[in-house]
Amino acid sequence: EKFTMDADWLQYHPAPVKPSYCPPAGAVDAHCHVFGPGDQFPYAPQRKYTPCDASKDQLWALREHLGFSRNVIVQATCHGADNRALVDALEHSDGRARGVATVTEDITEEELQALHAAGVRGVRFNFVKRLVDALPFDTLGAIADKIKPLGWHIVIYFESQELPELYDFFTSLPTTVVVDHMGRPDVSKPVDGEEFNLFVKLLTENENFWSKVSCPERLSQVGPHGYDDVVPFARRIVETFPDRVLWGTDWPHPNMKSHMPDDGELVNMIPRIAVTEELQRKLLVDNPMRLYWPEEVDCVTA
Ligand SMILES: O=C(O)/C=C(\C=C(/O)C(=O)O)C(=O)O
Repeated sequence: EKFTMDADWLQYHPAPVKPSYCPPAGAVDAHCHVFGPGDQFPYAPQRKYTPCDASKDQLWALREHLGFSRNVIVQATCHGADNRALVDALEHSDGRARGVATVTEDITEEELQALHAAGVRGVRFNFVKRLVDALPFDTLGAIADKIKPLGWHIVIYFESQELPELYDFFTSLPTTVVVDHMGRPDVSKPVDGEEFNLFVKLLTENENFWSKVSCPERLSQVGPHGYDDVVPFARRIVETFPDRVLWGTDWPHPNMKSHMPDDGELVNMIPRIAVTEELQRKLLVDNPMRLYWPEEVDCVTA
């Protein structure tokens, strides 16, 4: 089947700058995607967008260009619960990539074991209405119970205005839970205001909750240079929860409409949100290694 990307689709940056910031050895891009190729890994019929193809080889090349060592590839909604493109990338990563899949309630033990063997270590629950029709809480709860014995975690993607109604379901989840993009705060509101304080409360009161401090380009309201309005929000999360934060490029940046970020410039933002070498090492190496490659972490230094 031939797929044509949406007419208003913005392609990933063709030539990101070489970052001036040099990530620490072993740095992990903990949120990125592979798309298609559509003629080999068809996009899901129920998808709400059709992206450009974005291959594992391009992702590996970007990783090297940015000075990173490993990737965590997250299943995107355009592929639904068909994880074949993700698994293909994991199986061709020389162990340098782990995955977060999307599964349905009827997934079998055998299918879960195969995903685990490929390098999957979590599932994603998406509540962003423009992306998916979210599954009922009891269905998601059943999936959580199925994946917990594997030691997997749950990645959740939601918009900040939905947090009050989702809060109790989130805190009922029995695994480590990783929030995509800080729960998409409205950065025009105060960084110590009611809305973001609710998100900070979620992580403060629930030690099993982590957050990615990624995607300033999705949150900023001051345009594509510097994303200064996002920095205080990311700094607050990094400095309050230094052992429970992750960072990612979000390449190839699906559904960006206002502009396409330069991945090298996103990397150059890291020292502005993690302002010491220790915080950068936790954000980029220690935390993602503990979550995705625990078998490689020296338990003495954990
Ligand atoms: O890539 C992201 O994390 C953000 C987006 C898309 C998805 O996560 C997805 O389709 O699974 C978005 O905000 O459109």
